[in-house]
Amino acid sequence: MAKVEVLCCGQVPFRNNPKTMMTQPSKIPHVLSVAGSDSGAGAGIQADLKACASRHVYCSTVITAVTAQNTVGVQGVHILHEHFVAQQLNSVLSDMHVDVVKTGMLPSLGIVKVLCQNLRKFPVKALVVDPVMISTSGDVLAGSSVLAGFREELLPMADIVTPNLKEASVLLGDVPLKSVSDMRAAAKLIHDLGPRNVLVKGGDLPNSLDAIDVFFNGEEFYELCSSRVNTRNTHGTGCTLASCIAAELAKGSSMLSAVKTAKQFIKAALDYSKDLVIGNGAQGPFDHFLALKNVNQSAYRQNRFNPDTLLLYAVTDSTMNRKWGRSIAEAVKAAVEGGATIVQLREKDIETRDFLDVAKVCLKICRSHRVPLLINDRIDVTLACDADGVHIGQSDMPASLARTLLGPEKIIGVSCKTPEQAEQAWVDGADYIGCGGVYPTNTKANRTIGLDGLKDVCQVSKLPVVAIGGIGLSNARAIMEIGVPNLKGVAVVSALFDRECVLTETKNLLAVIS
Ligand SMILES: Nc1ncnc2c1ncn2[C@@H]1O[C@H](COP(=O)(O)OP(=O)(O)O)[C@@H](O)[C@H]1O
Ligand SMILES: Cc1ncc(COP(=O)(O)O)c(N)n1
Ligand SMILES: [Mg+2]
Repeated sequence: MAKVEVLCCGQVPFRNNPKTMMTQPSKIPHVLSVAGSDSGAGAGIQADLKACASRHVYCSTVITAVTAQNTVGVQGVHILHEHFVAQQLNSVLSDMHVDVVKTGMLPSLGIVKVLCQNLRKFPVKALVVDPVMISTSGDVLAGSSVLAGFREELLPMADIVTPNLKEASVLLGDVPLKSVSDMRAAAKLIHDLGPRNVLVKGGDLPNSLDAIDVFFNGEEFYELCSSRVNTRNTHGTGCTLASCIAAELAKGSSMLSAVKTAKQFIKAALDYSKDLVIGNGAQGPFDHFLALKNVNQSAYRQNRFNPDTLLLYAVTDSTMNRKWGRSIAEAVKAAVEGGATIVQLREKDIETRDFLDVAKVCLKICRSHRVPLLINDRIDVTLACDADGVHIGQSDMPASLARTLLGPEKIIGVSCKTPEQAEQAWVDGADYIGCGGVYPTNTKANRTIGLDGLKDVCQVSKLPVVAIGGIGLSNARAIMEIGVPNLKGVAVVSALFDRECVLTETKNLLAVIS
């Protein structure tokens, strides 16, 4: 019997107590966003949800207004009745544990007042106020009637307030703000209104090469500076920044570090999505999930694996290519130009850094021909160069772990000799199996399974199969004709690369099997 250690609180450890294990609560940091809906989903509630999700924080929402909005501007605003905003606040705050409240568009004085009442009734760890009044497009989202509520009630409760230049100016009675020193002066004056910290955002500061925000905590000023990303996609930066600050505070960060993290996040998100085109207006939304820098990235690929690409599967071998005086990249180029439908880089005696460099070059070549590139064995190289997937053998990383590491999008192939291995590959989440060696080869000295062995595996495999081992011009046709529908193609090494002209060999082989 395993020794059971009694914890100081008198409970047995989880491992030995399935009941405790099942009922142990898991807590996730929680931000409540009180804001308006943006139908274009670049700003407002939609930006807040995306920002919190990408920071791994739960976000509940109290909607204050519904806007008809796009990248051109705001075409309409429907303000919700303050009673209904109060009802939403009560629903969330009376039931859920909220760590931080973040406010955006608060379009009426009544809404500001019910919010303040609820904050007094349900105190939270921190209050982040983004005093949304004018959108980036210049449209008014909250009129001057809310100013009194901001100044007298909400700001004194805020842990941080994050006005942009126009909002800072309005809060201070329309003082002009044209420089960083104006921003510092404004931060100090806004601090006098009662919030514990102020961040005056300089996204719209004219003639500034950098995006500079001024942070003031009542004692010290910090100029937070990042290079300005050259993009039209800045719609929703303010909402996202405030949500991100709230998310970091909910996780337990200090204020300054939450603000710094949020600023870095904005910079990265803008950088990643600077070329994104959504809508025809002047201010586009950006991507909160930092996935768009390279539009070829797997997350945005459609039809990530088409089994028909297994038809002519070229597997590289540097010894052979060296023998014929060509680089791996030259060999891959010739193979894809000759019609190879998928390529696997199988480089056993190569330094990691060199492998990565070669993989990057080959990836470019393959992408330009819309041919997937897989890496043999090396999950790390696959991830580092964002190749399309990996091919693993029975003694490499288990396919189930490879799937966990690579995520759902990457292609995973597994070498299988037997029906049991084929079944396991399917259970583990592989996309295809490589079955062989069908015939004896120079590249592997293993037991061969012959055409009958290949058939046996194909008949039970739930995954598409590519045959491998000793396949070339003389026998490829016979393999393709064994009459099992999930045999999708042949994988070849020597028949392409241990030849003088890879291009010609590939073309000839393709003609035989298609
Ligand atoms: N082009 C840009 N490059 C980098 N950071 C930016 C850019 N535009 C805005 N920011 C940053 O985004 C955040 C939001 O600022 P801002 O656009 O001024 O607020 P708002 O969206 O409320 O008008 C700030 O941290 C600002 O410095
Ligand atoms: C519903 C709603 N809330 C806030 C903003 C401000 O965002 P931005 O200043 O980036 O236009 C907006 N445009 N719409
Ligand atoms: Mg902005």
